[in-house]
Amino acid sequence: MMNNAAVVVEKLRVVRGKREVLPDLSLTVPRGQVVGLLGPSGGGKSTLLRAIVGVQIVKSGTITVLGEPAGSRNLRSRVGYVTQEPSVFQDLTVRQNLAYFAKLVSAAPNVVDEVLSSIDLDSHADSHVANLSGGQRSRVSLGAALVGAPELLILDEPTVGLDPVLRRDLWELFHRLAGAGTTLLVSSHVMDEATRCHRLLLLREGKILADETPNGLLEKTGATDAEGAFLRLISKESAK
Ligand SMILES: Nc1ncnc2c1ncn2[C@@H]1O[C@H](COP(=O)(O)OP(=O)(O)OP(=O)(O)O)[C@@H](O)[C@H]1O
Repeated sequence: MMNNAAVVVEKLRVVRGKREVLPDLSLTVPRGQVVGLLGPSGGGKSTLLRAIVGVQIVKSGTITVLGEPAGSRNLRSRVGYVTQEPSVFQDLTVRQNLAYFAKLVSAAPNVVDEVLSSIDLDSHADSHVANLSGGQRSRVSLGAALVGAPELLILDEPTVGLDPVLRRDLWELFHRLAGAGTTLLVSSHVMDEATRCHRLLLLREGKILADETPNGLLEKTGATDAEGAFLRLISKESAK
């Protein structure tokens, strides 16, 4: 079963500065699913994603990604990571950026046009990134990760600052990618995005409060929405 997982985290401990951000975390991300990593700001979501990508110093524990230790050289082209910081060139056009990243991973030339339409920026293909809106810019960063057709996509708050229509479109894109076999691990602090995931991981103060399907979470807590479920889990946790 573990072999079939995209990510297996076992007893992960991460300390940043003096703070024990992740004291002892274990979890599994199944392949081909959209898994939401949800929880309040500062709970450790970005730290966990960084550890999975292999750019976070960890104290102890193991992380296996697509069958290899996190951060392995072999994983570079197999894992796409999109952070909250813009990671594309401001002084190049959208198309030039995608072409550059496509060349880095030796992707076929037609990939650029495919990705332009996936991220819905065909009409801005020749605009400089510096002249785009925040939401458009973050979609270019996503596009830069998509040109390599990674097996695992790690997205840190990809929908921040997007209007509801764009958010819906982006979630549709995530599901199309998952339908084609890509695994997506998507962080968000917007609880209503929970219902759009196959599975949810609720992370608070470095601990997993729930690892469930959206329906399973509602059944387990008796709440009517993800936000309510989360609040019930928190009060149960603090009553312990
Ligand atoms: N460079 C750093 N040095 C020391 N502590 C840090 C550093 N970066 C983050 N932290 C701490 O680690 C904890 C977890 O931060 P992290 O960014 O993982 O949370 P998050 O759940 O992604 O939050 P957000 O939703 O606000 O991005 C926080 O308490 C934060 O203060």
